Formats: sequence, structure tokens, C-alpha cells
Amino acid sequence: MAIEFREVTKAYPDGTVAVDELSLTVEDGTITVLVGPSGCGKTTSLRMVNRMVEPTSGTVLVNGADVRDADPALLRRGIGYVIQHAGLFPHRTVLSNIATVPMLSGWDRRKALARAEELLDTVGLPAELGTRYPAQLSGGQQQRVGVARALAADPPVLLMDEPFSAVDPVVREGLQDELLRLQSQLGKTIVFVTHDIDEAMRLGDRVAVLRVGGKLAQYGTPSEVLRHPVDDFVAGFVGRDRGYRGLSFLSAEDVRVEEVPTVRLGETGLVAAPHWRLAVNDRGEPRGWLAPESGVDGPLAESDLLAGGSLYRRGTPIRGALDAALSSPASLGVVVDDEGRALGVVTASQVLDVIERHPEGVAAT
Ligand SMILES: Nc1ncnc2c1ncn2[C@@H]1O[C@H](COP(=O)(O)OP(=O)(O)OP(=O)(O)O)[C@@H](O)[C@H]1O
Repeated sequence: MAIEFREVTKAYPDGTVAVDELSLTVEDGTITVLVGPSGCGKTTSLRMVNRMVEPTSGTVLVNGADVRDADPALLRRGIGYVIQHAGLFPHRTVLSNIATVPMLSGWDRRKALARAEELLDTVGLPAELGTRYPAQLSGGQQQRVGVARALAADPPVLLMDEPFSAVDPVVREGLQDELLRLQSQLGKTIVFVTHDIDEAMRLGDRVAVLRVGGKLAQYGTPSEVLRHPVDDFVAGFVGRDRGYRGLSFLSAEDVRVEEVPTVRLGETGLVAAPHWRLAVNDRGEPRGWLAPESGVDGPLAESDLLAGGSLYRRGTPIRGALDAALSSPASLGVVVDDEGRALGVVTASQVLDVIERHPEGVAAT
């Protein structure tokens, strides 16, 4: 379900122009991130989608229909909304929080609670947490409950306003991963607000950079915005650590995956060999490395192996390939397919070669 802003302006009664002639289309089934400095109109833009704020002029369309023609309460049931600190009802249990919208939509209680239990699992929380109250959860858990609640009525659209800003960076990364995982299953149309450019680049299929005064500075894929900022403001805003970020977006298609000698867990009669061998299990998943010059008498067990480094999943940003090569005891990064089966290896120098051939992706500012 696409969302379109057509020349949307919002001036608050005191004269503040929060959003100035915003035009952009959020494509169906994608994550679009609104990013920019404090006060640039991100929240105002988001709230005009579910009519918590009404535009002064211009039109917001959801699935081709002007939101002004929709009943606000009904409109909001089809649009999940997640905010910072999760905004949970403190005197309701976790399950009852998640079941709120289905109950409002007239589901019977049992069905709504069953759906809530299912969603707890979807967002990666154990079932026991269902009977707790929000204050008995960590910040990261509360945010997950907030996401579950927003997903409860299975709305095609999700609005997320700085949902992960109140948690520490490690938890935050976990939540971002979780959102990407969920999105790969659910394919919602998501508008996500953040002031953090890293988060924007990580999550967005497209990124809209806003400047103070509510003007759209640039709208494009993360890689377009990063490689070709339209002006000094955008360049400055995305510029920090640009070299390293560029690495995230270079495609790793050019990295040649080399074959590697493998051995299987449980295999017997392994005589010493002069090179590293990758050990895999019956499903072909990498389990670790057998060092050069080591042979094994009995069946090959995990205890005979050196732990492997990080794995690089084919098709993901090249930074992961470099991490895999640098963290591997054999200095060979293991490449896996979507099922986690070993495909081969890459070396750090191969990865660095690709990066050198594409200097625009990593140009430092
Ligand atoms: N109800 C209001 N009345 C008057 N001005 C407002 C109101 N709400 C927001 N503003 C102003 O509109 C501008 C945009 O605010 P908005 O909250 O949309 O920005 P933001 O980009 O989300 O900021 P932040 O990242 O700080 O949350 C700001 O100058 C803000 O002070």
C-alpha cells in the first residue's frame, strides 16, 4: 500500500512551518526512513499520514485515497504506530497491550489474546513475558512489545517514530535486525523516523533527508544519498564516517568465491594435510576449521576444530565479507547461502581489491 505526499505543507498556528511543500512517494512494501536534524518536521510528516496532524495544504494519499476522506479512528486501525518508549499502557499486561487494537476492532477476547501470544513469538519474546506489566520489562523488550502491538491487527502500513532511540546501541542493533527480519517476512509499507543517519542507512530501502524548515533535501536509496549527496547540507549530514559506511553498500558480487577443502563432522581416518580445511556438518553448514598439519584418529568432532570467524551471507553488503575474512583463523572468510550452507571462501585481499576498483563507494569526505 503506497503512501504519497503531494505538496504537503504544515504551518502550526504560531506560524512555525514544520513541513514545507513535501512531495514524495513511499512505495508499497518498502521501508522509507525520514531523517534529519531535530525540528526538521519528521514527526509532523509522519503524523499527517494517520491524521494525528492535519496538513495546512496539500494532500496525503494512502493506497491512492485522500486520508481526509477517511474516518480517523478507522484509518488508524489500518495503520500501526510505534513510538519511542513504546507508549505501552502501564496498567495492562503485555498480552493485553498487544491485543488492544484487535479488541477495538471487535475480535473476541480469546482470539485477540491468541493472536497476541503468536505476536510475542514473532517479535522474539518468550511467552512467559505475556503476563507481566510493561514496567517489568527491559527497554528493548518494551520496544518489541510496541512493535507487536502495532502489528496486531496486521495493518498494511506501519509508522515508526524514533522507536529505538531510547535503548542502548547494542540492544538497538538487535531491534534493527529484528525489524529487517520481520519486514522480510511481512512486507509492510513502513515509514520510519530517526535523527540517526546510521539507522536510516541500515533500515531504509529509501531515505528522505529533511532540513530544518521542513524541506526535503534529498530522497533516494541509501547508496545514492551516500555516494551522490545533492548539496553541502546532505553531504555534511551523511558525511561522518562515510568511508566505512560506503563499504556497507558496495555490492560484493564481484568478489570471487573460491573453493575450499572441506571435511565432514563424523568423518574418520583424517590424515594430516598442509592446508586449512573447513569442517561442515551433514547439512553443509560450516562448524569450524581443522588446522594445517592436524590429523584426527577417531571421528571428527567439534572439539578437534578451531572456531570459525563470522560468516558472510552471499548477496549482503561487502563489509560482512571483509569481517568474515579478518575474523577467520584461516584468514579465509566463509561464504554461505541463504540456508547457511558453505559455498566457499574469500580472502581479505580479494575483498580489498573490489573496494579499490570501486573507490567512489568508499571515498572519504
Ligand atoms: N504543536 C505544535 N505547535 C507549534 N509548533 C510545533 C508543534 N509541533 C511541532 N512544532 C514545531 O514544528 C517543527 C517540526 O517539529 P517536528 O516534531 O515535526 O520535528 P522533528 O523533526 O520530528 O523533530 P525531533 O527530531 O526533535 O523530534 C519544530 O520547529 C517544532 O517546534
